[in-house]
Amino acid sequence: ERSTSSFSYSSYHTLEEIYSWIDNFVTEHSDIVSKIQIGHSFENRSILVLKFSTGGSQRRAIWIDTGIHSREWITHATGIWTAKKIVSEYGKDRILTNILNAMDIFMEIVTNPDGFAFTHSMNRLWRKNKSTRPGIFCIGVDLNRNWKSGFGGNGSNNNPCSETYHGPCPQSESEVAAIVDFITAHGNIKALISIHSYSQMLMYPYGRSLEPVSNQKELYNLAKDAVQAMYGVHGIEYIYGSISTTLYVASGITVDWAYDSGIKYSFSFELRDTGRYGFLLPASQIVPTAQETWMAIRTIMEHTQNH
Ligand SMILES: NS(=O)(=O)N[C@@H](Cc1ccccc1)C(=O)O
Ligand SMILES: [Zn+2]
Repeated sequence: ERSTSSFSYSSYHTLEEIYSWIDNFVTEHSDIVSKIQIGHSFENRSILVLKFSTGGSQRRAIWIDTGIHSREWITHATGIWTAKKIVSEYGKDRILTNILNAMDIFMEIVTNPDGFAFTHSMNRLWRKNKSTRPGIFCIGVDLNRNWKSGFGGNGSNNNPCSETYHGPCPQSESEVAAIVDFITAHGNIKALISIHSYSQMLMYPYGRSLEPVSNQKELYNLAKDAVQAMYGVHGIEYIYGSISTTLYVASGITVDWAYDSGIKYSFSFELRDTGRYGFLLPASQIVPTAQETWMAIRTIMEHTQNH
């Protein structure tokens, strides 16, 4: 009996359940999916990436990460649903089939495994990783402030007790270094999508400054198309624009590093909702959120493939 068929895609799951699902998912779809360990967390958990590939070698690729902030449970759940959607739609949906016949997709579902485990065991609203250092009496670094681009700038905090503590230096955290090393070694990642919650936004660089990126017009129009595709599913409105102008200034963030590393299609989502439930989004909204997000992800992947 295919054990992912007994897995509920409309429920939240523990770290162990997700890692077990990953193994079953790879086994059941071994023709198109494989599992890569790109490193380990501070507490020595494996950092796992799903690779979707229909052949070739070192093809142009898309990177998707969810769960970099551990309390944003809707993002892991959306990642899992999206992984299943990709294998279900290959050979059926023309746009997705064309994407996968030309490009690879890498998806890291539990980007902050230590923090995620902690949200299940001790503190549902934990955000950072769980790293500790001698003489520092607060735990964790904000993994969305630890990247080299703009490190330590406005919208990040030098205080280890802050929720936006950037860490002692860029890529000090193994969870961030693992991604930097993987993407740098791969050398052919053309789009990066880093998924957060909540606020219902689709954003692109820069976070560190109000200065527009060189292809701002292109990213604006792509974000507009993606948001319109989202609206078409359940009528939910997302706003869009650059991070610094749409949300707030934030430095040392994933998408600024990706963009400065040459990944010209770098986006960050803030998924549902707008604050009624916030990080405690009911499980009944997992599938509807994932369905609308898929339309945006597919739009971004299609554009990347054709440019
Ligand atoms: N998800 S959130 O509530 O932490 N908000 C995010 C907003 C954000 C998302 C993507 C890039 C820069 C900033 C944050 O890191 O502050
Ligand atoms: Zn977040």
